[in-house]
Amino acid sequence: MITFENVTKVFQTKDREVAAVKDVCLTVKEGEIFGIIGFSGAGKSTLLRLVNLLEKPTSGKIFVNRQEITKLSTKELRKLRQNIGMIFQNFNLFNSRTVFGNVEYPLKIAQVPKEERKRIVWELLRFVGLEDKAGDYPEQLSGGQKQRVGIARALATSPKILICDEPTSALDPETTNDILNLLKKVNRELNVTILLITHEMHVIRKICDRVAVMEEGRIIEEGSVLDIFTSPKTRTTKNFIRSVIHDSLSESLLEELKRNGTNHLYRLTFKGDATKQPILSRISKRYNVDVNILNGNISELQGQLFGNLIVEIIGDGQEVKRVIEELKKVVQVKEVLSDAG
Ligand SMILES: Nc1ncnc2c1ncn2[C@@H]1O[C@H](COP(=O)(O)OP(=O)(O)OP(=O)(O)O)[C@@H](O)[C@H]1O
Repeated sequence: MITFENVTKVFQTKDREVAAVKDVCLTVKEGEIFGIIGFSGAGKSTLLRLVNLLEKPTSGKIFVNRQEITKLSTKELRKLRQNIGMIFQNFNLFNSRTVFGNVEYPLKIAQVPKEERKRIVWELLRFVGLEDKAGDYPEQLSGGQKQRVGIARALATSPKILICDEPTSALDPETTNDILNLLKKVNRELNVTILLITHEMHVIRKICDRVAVMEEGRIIEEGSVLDIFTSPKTRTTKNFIRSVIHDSLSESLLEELKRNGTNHLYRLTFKGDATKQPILSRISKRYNVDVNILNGNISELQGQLFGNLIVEIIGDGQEVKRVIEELKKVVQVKEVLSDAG
C-alpha cells in the first residue's frame, strides 16, 4: 500500500547538509499496523512526512496505492492527502473551534454538504467516545480526549491510511493504552492501514503487526513484531526490547555466577507451541542434568505467546552439550555469559 524505493531525504541548511533519511526501502501492506521505532533524530518524522509529501524526497520513489506520489498533479495530490489521515504527538487541534468544529473542518475543506457533515461528525464522535464533548473547546479536554478528537478529525474524509506521529508520547500510561486500543479499533473495524512512529517499544508491542528499527536515517532491522522480539539482531533493537522486557540478569548476579565458576548459562527463547510444552522437566528426566531457572517471563504478542528463560544447566560437559542439541530442536538457545545477559 505504501512503498519506499531507495528513498533519501537531505536537508540543506545554511552551513551544512543533513541526510535525515538514507536509502530507505520499505513496504507497508494493506490492513496492517506498521511501526517505525528509533531514537530522537533517527529520521522517523521525516520518513513519515514523506508519505503525504509534506517533505519531498531528494531521491528515490514513493508509491501510495501504486501511484508514484511525486508524479501527481496538484489536484491528484489533494485527493491523495484526503486518503491519508494524520495525527500528531501534540494533537494540533484548532483551539478556537469546538470538538465538533475540529472534526468537521476537513469535511468543510472537502466541500461536503452541511447535513452530510453533521451525520459524519456525530458518527465519528460516537466511534471515539466523545459525543458528550461535542461543544467543548480543546482547552477543556484531557490529553487523551484531545487525541481522540485528533483521531476523529483524521478519519473525517474516510482515509484508507492513517499516519501517526508519536501518537501517545504526550500521554500517561493508562491513557496511552486507551488510545492504542482505539487505534487498533480503527485498524480492525474501519480497515484503515496504520503507519506510526514512536520511540517507545511498548507501543510497538501492543498494537503493531510489523516493525522497522531506524537509526541515523537508515532502516537497520525489519520484521514481524514476534520475530523482532524473539530474534533481534542489532544492539539497538536489543536495547529497545530490554526497555519493555526485563529479562537480563543483574551485573552483580552475573559476577557472582562467574566467581562460582558457573559456565553453563543459557537464554532460551520460546515461541508459540513451545511455550506450552514441559521441555525443561522432560530434559532433566531424560538426561543426567539439573536445570536451575534464574530468570523467566512469558508475554503475549499479536495473539502468540513467547517466553524467555535464563537457565543454568548443571552437569557433565558432554551431557550438557547433548541437552543443548535437544533443546535447539524446540527453542532458540544462546549462551549468556558470552553476551552479558
Ligand atoms: N527541516 C529540517 N531542516 C534541517 N534538518 C532537519 C529538518 N528536519 C529534520 N532535520 C534533521 O534530520 C534529522 C532527522 O530528524 P527527524 O525529526 O526526522 O528525526 P526523528 O527520528 O523524528 O526525531 P524526533 O523523535 O526527535 O522528532 C535530524 O538530524 C534533524 O535535525
